[in-house]
Amino acid sequence: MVRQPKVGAAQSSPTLPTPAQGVRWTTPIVETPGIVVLASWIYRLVRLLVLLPFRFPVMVASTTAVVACWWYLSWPGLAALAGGLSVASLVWWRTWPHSYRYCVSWRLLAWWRHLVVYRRHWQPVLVISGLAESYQERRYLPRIRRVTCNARADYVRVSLVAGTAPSDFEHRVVELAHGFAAPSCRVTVNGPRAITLEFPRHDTLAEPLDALPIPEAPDLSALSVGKREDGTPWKLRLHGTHVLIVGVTGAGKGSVLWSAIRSMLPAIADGTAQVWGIDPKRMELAYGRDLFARYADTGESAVELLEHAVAQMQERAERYAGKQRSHTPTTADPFVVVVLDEVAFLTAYHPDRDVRKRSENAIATLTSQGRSVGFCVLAALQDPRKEVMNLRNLFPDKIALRLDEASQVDMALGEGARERGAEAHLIDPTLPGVAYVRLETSPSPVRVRAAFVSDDDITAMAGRYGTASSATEEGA
Ligand SMILES: Nc1ncnc2c1ncn2[C@@H]1O[C@H](COP(=O)(O)OP(=O)(O)OP(=O)(O)O)[C@@H](O)[C@H]1O
Repeated sequence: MVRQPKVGAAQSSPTLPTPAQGVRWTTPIVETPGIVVLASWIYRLVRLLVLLPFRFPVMVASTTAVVACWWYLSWPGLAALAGGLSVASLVWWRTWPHSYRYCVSWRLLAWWRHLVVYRRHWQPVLVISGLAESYQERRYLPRIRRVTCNARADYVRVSLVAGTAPSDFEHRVVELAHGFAAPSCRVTVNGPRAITLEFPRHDTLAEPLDALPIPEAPDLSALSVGKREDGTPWKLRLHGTHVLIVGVTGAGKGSVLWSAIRSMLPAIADGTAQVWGIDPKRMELAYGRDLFARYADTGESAVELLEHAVAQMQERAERYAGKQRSHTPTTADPFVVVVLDEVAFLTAYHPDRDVRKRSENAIATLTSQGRSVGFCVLAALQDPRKEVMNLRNLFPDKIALRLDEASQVDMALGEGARERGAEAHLIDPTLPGVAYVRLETSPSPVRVRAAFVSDDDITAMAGRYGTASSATEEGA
């Protein structure tokens, strides 16, 4: 008699051979005795009580003081304590506002934001943004270690789940910023499995920045051109690199160009630096024409200027060959910055094919060979597409001001920039001069704002430093 298989039982055909099975080892399940569980809970409770005064000394001291006052002096004692504390705080706040802010205000704010913003929304935000990990049906979340605040931002120190990387967070900065209702989010790596998430509480770049003071001794490797989102100065390196500034019309490309030139003025005046300007629009650089050792505003003259720069660069390289490997700016061999406004005019839009070809060759030669002999190309561009500018990879440093499309962000700043939070396509049109840059020290883009150099500032700059540069032009 054929037996019917039970419902739900594994079925096998009697005519097929049973597949070979290896031996499977599984971890035995051992039930923990109740006394062990109880002992472990008691141990944790005792450890918490012992460590509490060391971990939270202020909180434990205040609670003890409140309870002691109430116990020994009842309500009048509590009222006296509250009054005394209020007077002491008031005196401290009025006399040493800085230390009061540091010791009381920011700590209270950090405690409040830890509780109400980060701890409350941590799990949903991390799970939905894909930063929670699962292993053997258990969910693991990165842990908040500490929240601190200053006048500008909240800093959330986080321990990562083992097996994850800081880049997982760097790729989710947009989700994190929106999740915790912050204008942006920045990730800093502190060490193994330890990162800090920085959430600004308001936009520190909302106010325009006036032209910065002219430095006495400019550092050509770190010219102050504006402010970073964290309030520190934005320093732009020109010596030893080439910089491409990308942004739609009205994004503020001119403010970056002019802030860089302004920071170099003493070097231009003493002849250790020269600026050569190419201004096809005749609007941007014409204002400070006297500052330029060479100046061109037509296709033909621009190509000649570029080819002249290439010839000088090659002559310098020939002299340096076998003798020196880097350039030090001197009056004999000044640092030369070729400022190219709207570079696409020469590489894509000029009607003469010969001009386009020669310009492209000259820019490619300057950008590929000029760094070590003291030549830098500082170019501005509206449209970063390859058809318009196929030399953009020859510029090691790039600045993305407001852009038209999300796809242009990676074209301007390099692969992965948008994923790491460079939302240049979302920059508010009412904030010209705001940009994203990638600094050498970190792959995460940093939000910055260039100082605005007005027409009056440029006129004053040309009036004061213009004569010195004309003298250098004769030598060039
Ligand atoms: N850093 C800045 N801070 C405040 N306002 C700025 C800044 N930069 C530019 N602006 C304002 O935006 C206007 C347009 O700036 P700018 O001409 O530099 O843009 P652009 O990108 O060079 O445009 P285009 O490509 O058309 O020349 C300026 O006239 C000025 O009013």
